[in-house]
Amino acid sequence: NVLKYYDSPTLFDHWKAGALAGGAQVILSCPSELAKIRMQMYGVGAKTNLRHYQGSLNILLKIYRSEGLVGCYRGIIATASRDVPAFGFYFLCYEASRRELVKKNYPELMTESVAGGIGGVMSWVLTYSIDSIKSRVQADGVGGVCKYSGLMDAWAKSLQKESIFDLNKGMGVATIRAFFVNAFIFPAFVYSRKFLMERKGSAA
Ligand SMILES: NC(=[NH2+])NCCC[C@H](N)C(=O)O
Repeated sequence: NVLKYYDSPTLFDHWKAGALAGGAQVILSCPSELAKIRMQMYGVGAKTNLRHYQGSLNILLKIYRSEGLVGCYRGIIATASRDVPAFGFYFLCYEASRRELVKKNYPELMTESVAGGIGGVMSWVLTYSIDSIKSRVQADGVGGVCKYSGLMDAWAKSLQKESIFDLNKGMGVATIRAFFVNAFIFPAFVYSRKFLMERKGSAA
């Protein structure tokens, strides 16, 4: 909808639209990322063998019961600080690549999927270290001790001990995943939209 305000949106307009969408979806991404991280940490700090495995909704419900809604939104600023730029660059890089591929007259399916893949990869490359810190904030305190007093503290303490390269550990696999996932997401979106628009057109 942001893009509707522009006759010919620039790449930066795409960044703005993406960033706004990225900010809005934090409402969902923050609690779901929290549940994911708590599931991944399942068993950390436990003194006995854990008997049963819990699903993510279960974990979230537990957090809600013990810490309330605020607890479910632990790391919301950290998540927003990742998702606003991440989705800005996601759509900017997708659009920039798409425009280049359209100029070269590549088939539509290939254009959408390669541009989507590039958007996804670039988004992660540019925000991976922010994601690492976000994960640390959301994982903090599991097993007893809290290491960080907040987002800034997590950055400061992490950068004291590690370089920015250390914060990018795991980026290789993440980008390979991102390429393929987003090479499906964008064409799926574009073709679904086309299909729905055509149906709407023929119904009218
Ligand atoms: N946190 C991000 N980098 N988000 C943008 C990429 C979102 C994309 N669907 C992916 O998971 O690859």
